[in-house]
Amino acid sequence: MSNDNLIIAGKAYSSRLLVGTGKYQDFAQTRAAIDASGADIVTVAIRRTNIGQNAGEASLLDFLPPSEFTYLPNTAGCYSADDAVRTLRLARELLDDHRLVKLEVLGDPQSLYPNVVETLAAAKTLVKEGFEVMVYTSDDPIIAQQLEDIGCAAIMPLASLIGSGMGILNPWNLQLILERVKVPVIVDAGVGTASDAAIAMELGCQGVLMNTAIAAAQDPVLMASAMRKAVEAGREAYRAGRMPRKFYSATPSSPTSGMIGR
Ligand SMILES: CC(=O)[C@@H](O)[C@H](O)COP(=O)(O)O
Repeated sequence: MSNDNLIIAGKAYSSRLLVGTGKYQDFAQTRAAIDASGADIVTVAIRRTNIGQNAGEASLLDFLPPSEFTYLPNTAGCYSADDAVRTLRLARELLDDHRLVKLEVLGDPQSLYPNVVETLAAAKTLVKEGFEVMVYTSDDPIIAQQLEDIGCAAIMPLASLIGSGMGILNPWNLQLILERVKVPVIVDAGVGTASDAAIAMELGCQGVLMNTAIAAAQDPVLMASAMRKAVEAGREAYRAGRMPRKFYSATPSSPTSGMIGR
């Protein structure tokens, strides 16, 4: 592990790329792409993925053993706080008292935009019940702050709508969230290609969560590898500190002063 780990709820992860496990051709392709991504944390849609609740069917657990990956059960497909809380209680039972979860409460099936009122209500209940809640939300800095105040372990604002691949629509709002929130800020949803992930990291986000950009690429394994590098490059660029932007440069890139013979 490097000395620049992602810390969530007191645990260190070497990869800052978090990936979903849905939308692949089959579990074998899921595994190959996730290996190429280098991700430590993988999300699992509890209502859509067999993790042992459907006996006799292929289980994700066989392809991505929880001994190798940190599972992040999520509430994809939930439209109310009650539904989301129920789903994560089920995940806790299925996964041996697992506490680290991704909360997402959606507003409508067309946009999949987060319903922040229901999200806040669910977050309150889950935190009280001892869950470590990584929460998908809008890019509203005030809501992000409220979710942190409730006790969420990470704030995960969207870049753009889930599955849209539109990239970061409002970098300024992400900046406002980053200024206010102390827990990790992880961009979740809407990443389309590697440069989107690099921009999120260059802004100072602590990680990026994505699914469709990898699973819907023509070559998911190659895209997963590209995303891994983009997240690493973006993080290094952030840590290095970019040069200031100048409309004109008064200094040439190859100064001649000080050269031998001048
Ligand atoms: C994997 C997961 O948790 C999704 O709900 C997430 O929001 C991903 O969005 P994209 O598919 O747009 O990357």
